[in-house]
Amino acid sequence: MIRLAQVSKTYGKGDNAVHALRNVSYVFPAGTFTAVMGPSGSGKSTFLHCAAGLDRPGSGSVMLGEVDLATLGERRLTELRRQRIGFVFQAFNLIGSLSVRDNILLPPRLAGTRADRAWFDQVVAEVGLADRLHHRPGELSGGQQQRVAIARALVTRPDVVFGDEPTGALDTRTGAEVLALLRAVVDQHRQTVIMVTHDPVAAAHADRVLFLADGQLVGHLDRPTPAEVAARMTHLDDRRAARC
Ligand SMILES: Nc1ncnc2c1ncn2[C@@H]1O[C@H](COP(=O)(O)OP(=O)(O)OP(=O)(O)O)[C@@H](O)[C@H]1O
Repeated sequence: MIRLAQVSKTYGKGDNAVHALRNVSYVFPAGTFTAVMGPSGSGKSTFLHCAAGLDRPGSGSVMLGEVDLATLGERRLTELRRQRIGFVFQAFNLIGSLSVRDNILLPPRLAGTRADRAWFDQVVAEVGLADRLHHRPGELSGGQQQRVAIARALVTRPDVVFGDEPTGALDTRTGAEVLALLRAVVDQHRQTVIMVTHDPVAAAHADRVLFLADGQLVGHLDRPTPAEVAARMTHLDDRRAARC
């Protein structure tokens, strides 16, 4: 479980201050799939980075289970991220000179731990990469590369997997496959997935869609259709346009 309490984050000072997050509180229950949406500049990346311990809030607290991330120094925070959090980025972020196998095994290697062999085999089979382990990322399609990134995110059995536009670089069909895989990870392994996306179709794979506007949580939809998500986004964009 991840709990954000009264999280605020301001960039810059004085007249240049940008309040990227304003008193955001939210609890992500374990074993759920959450999408985060909002207009450009509404604070989605800042929210994701604070929740994932990649960035520190200006005020408020982020708890991962019983651990308050604010109490950790940089080294302990890095260790915790390596062991308990998985990341999937839009740009895959694989290492081109390493094989698929070595890319997937990078997090435990960096953490100085050994991957559980049976779990590694299971994850590789589930993402459909068993016959690609000795290839380099450059020899794979975009969808296959993202599946490598998902396997890498899962190999340490993290508490939570964060996705930053994980289908942003993929075509519709390949993106749908990757989303189905994330959905299966939640349903079969009770994994927690939190994903920022601009795409209502992607968001509709989640159990809940959170909406951010001007650094605040302004609502949510449970198990929505893509049309319902798109309608809510249009409403938020209209509201912003009306204020400008
Ligand atoms: N390092 C930074 N320095 C100054 N301002 C920043 C910084 N990072 C983000 N901001 C500002 O904070 C606000 C929220 O940014 P954030 O990237 O979290 O929004 P977002 O919803 O992810 O946007 P997008 O959908 O365009 O990626 C924006 O106004 C942005 O310009």
